[in-house]
Amino acid sequence: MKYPDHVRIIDVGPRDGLQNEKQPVPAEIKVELVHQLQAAGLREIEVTSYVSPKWVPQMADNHDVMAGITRQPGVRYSVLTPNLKGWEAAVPDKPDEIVVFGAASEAFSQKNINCSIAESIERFAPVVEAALAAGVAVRGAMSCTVGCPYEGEVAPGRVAYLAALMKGIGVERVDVADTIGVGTPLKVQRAIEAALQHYDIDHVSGHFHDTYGQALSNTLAALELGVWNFQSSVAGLGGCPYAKGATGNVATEDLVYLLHGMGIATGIDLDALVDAGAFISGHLGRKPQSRVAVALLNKRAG
Ligand SMILES: CC(C)(COP(=O)([O-])OP(=O)([O-])OC[C@H]1O[C@@H](n2cnc3c(N)ncnc32)[C@H](O)[C@@H]1OP(=O)([O-])[O-])[C@@H](O)C(=O)NCCC(=O)NCCSC(=O)C[C@@](C)(O)CC(=O)[O-]
Repeated sequence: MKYPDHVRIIDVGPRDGLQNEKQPVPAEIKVELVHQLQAAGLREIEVTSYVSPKWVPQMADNHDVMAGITRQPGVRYSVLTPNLKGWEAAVPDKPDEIVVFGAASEAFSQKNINCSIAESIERFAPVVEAALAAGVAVRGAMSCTVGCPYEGEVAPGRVAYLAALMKGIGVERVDVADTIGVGTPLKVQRAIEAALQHYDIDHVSGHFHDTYGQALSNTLAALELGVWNFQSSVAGLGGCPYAKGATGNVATEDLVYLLHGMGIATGIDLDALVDAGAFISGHLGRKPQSRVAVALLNKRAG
């Protein structure tokens, strides 16, 4: 089996990871987390979202967080923008990339962004057009590509349908997200292959939540298809407010350990990453949800 020789990781911890935290996390803590992630070698960080503060109160400090970051050359800072209002709010904060986020399941689209899949594409189209015209990169997150908390199993054809719509409005690359972490390797491969009907391998990423402990297996399955872009969350932070019971993304520490163990380069310093995870977990008053981080922290403690 030939695996990619390097992988690009987007750490989504500051956004996906923290959006569902019940306790308010101060903007300066989020900023420090971004700083620690970039110091650890992350070159793509999903920082925040420009969504309704009534829907996701934790992201209401988007301007403060973006303004607080000391940008490092070569790092891409991305933000979620579901509609023109979100895009217009994000523009002064100069994101490098915006993310429109749709779902392969109709029910999840309604619960998450209050509109059908077709309506979501109508909302995204002017956002994508404006971003591309402004020289801002555009990614499309595709939620529930394997399973949906409301509809159950999601057929690969639904993923292909959404990917085609994303491509049609100019979205440059897409994330195949297993939002509730129900996927297993072969199902995840079918979802990725569906996205690959419309995007090439360099423009499809894997975004796996670890609810059922399958995320690393699913990562390996994606690597076997040649996928080399992944999203993960430092310390395994996370969960989606509209996917009850879903736990965090695969922990970046676990992903990096897997990849380095396979001889796949990431550019990330695992020790510094563990420090970043310990920092945010300490703030939240719990241990990192990363087996690798806990093992390495125990080893350090002797
Ligand atoms: C999308 C909307 C806004 C539509 O919500 P809506 O109610 O359909 O929108 P609306 O246009 O009718 O506006 C209603 C109110 O929201 C305001 N509003 C409207 N747009 C914005 C905006 N951009 N920023 C701030 N405020 C906004 C608007 O001004 C108005 O305020 P009011 O008059 O009631 O005071 C809403 O449904 C929403 O905010 N949903 C939250 C979605 C979200 O953030 N979900 C979590 C992220 S997705 C995810 O985690 C999955 C992912 C990406 O990680 C991948 C995976 O694992 O699956």
